[in-house]
Amino acid sequence: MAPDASPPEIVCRGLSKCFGATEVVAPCELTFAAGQTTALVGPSGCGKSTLLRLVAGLEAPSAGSVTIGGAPPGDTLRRGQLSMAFQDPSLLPWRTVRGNVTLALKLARQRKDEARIARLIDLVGLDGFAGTRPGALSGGMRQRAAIARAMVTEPAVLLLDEPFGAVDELTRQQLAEDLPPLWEARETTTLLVTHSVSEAVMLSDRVLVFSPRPAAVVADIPVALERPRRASLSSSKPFLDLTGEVSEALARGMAAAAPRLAAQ
Ligand SMILES: Nc1ncnc2c1ncn2[C@@H]1O[C@H](COP(=O)(O)OP(=O)(O)OP(=O)(O)O)[C@@H](O)[C@H]1O
Repeated sequence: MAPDASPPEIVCRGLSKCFGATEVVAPCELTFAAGQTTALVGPSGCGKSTLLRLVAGLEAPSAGSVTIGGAPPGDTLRRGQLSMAFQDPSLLPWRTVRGNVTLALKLARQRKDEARIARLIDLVGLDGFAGTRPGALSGGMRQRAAIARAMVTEPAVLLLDEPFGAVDELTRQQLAEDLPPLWEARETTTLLVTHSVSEAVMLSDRVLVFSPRPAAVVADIPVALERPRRASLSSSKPFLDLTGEVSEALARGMAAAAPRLAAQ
């Protein structure tokens, strides 16, 4: 994070979103504490990505507001302090991995830091591919390049939408160990959408479980597991208790919505 930026709190007040007649995000009051990592889980199509896009300022709310550090998201974005890595990484095809990562620094008006660029490319396991263009990378490798690009600016706010979707299980585990220490060191306020209950618990300080569309919070579960977290943690009782609690909340949300969904 840039030295002049303290970690910002994200506040959603009366926030909701409809696309035409379809309500996608039900009115919500949410606060994401500065420097915390929150995982958002919920059934497919419930509105998680829409919520993330609202926080990024990429969608306008139908009602209510989002503020980051007390200001509209666009302010943080313009200062180069908000980064995103989405499921479908939009890398520039004519630039190499290194070129794409470097461009993020340039767009955030930060000085080119070769060592930081190389370290991140290495950390996401692409050290041998820094000079490769996206077209010659696998889907999972492109996602990892997008993660490096999102993190190289050391943003105050990091929004990750299923960033490991196409990444193999072993690499996922490695990234789950290697990335959080970076965003903790920078006190980055991080929101992460994932379909994996164990990934949500492994990576976060808090898991928000959403109902089927329109997304409404079913459970707000603190994750008080010690850091750093290693893959071996996933067989411990506290970890399994937490994943059980998240899974139960997901099931509860589905069951509560079943009559409404059946009537649609
Ligand atoms: N720009 C848009 N215009 C119209 N409908 C949209 C738009 N963006 C999203 N939707 C709809 O809003 C709903 C929620 O989509 P969203 O992508 O937020 O869900 P999600 O929970 O992230 O799903 P998944 O987990 O499958 O990625 C879906 O029914 C989707 O079709």
